[in-house]
Amino acid sequence: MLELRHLSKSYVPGRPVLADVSWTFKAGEFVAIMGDSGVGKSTLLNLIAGLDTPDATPDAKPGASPILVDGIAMSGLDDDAATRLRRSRMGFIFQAFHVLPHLTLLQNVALPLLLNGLSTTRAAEMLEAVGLGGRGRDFPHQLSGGEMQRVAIARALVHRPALVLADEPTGNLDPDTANSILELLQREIKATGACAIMVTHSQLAAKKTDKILQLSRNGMQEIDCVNPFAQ
Ligand SMILES: Nc1ncnc2c1ncn2[C@@H]1O[C@H](COP(=O)(O)OP(=O)(O)OP(=O)(O)O)[C@@H](O)[C@H]1O
Repeated sequence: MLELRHLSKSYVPGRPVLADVSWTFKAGEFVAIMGDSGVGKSTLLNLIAGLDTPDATPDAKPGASPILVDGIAMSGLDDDAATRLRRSRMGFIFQAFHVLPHLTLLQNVALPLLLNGLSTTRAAEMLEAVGLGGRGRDFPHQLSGGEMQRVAIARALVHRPALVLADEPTGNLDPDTANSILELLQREIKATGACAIMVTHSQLAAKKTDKILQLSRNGMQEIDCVNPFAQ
């Protein structure tokens, strides 16, 4: 579903944040990415989302791309094509893609459907699925942090994206709310069959996933369980 091939990223020449990261993510997998602060987790998500560009791979064959989404080479896309791919095949639960304050909850959730030229019927169903069925006409400022994340999840999944990217989706929530948000995310991901990649520092969040990957200066590797002594 998503392939990373020798992916590298440097903001300062000669000082890579990510160096030669390769991994294959499969459809239907819910994966956590953990790792020390500053190791490049958000950078990795931004690269996958096409919001930032990877370094050119030395010795790469012409047309080779370090990121393939459903077999499509991200580096071969112009801005418009990358936007279309992002809009149709990806869902985001990022701080930067926050719920829009001037739209109602229903309008917020319907947005990805409208942008993809799809019927908006599923927006109300998704709000219902995240436990906000009767709140479609409310505005975001009337919600708690946990409710806002529910809306963000509904919006991220409403158009049945193949790939869901989440950056600390429970970062600011209390443990009980975080737990219910994670269960919701887990359930909805399984229901849509998406591949979901969640960056998190939270052991609780990581334990809800199928697989935990540890990103470090040495690259990415799967770990069996979260280090109980880690922060
Ligand atoms: N736009 C940018 N320009 C320059 N340096 C950047 C930029 N974005 C990130 N960095 C640097 O890249 C490194 C990795 O940052 P990133 O945010 O990806 O780390 P992270 O693993 O997500 O950290 P955290 O867990 O603290 O959120 C950091 O040293 C950061 O300062």
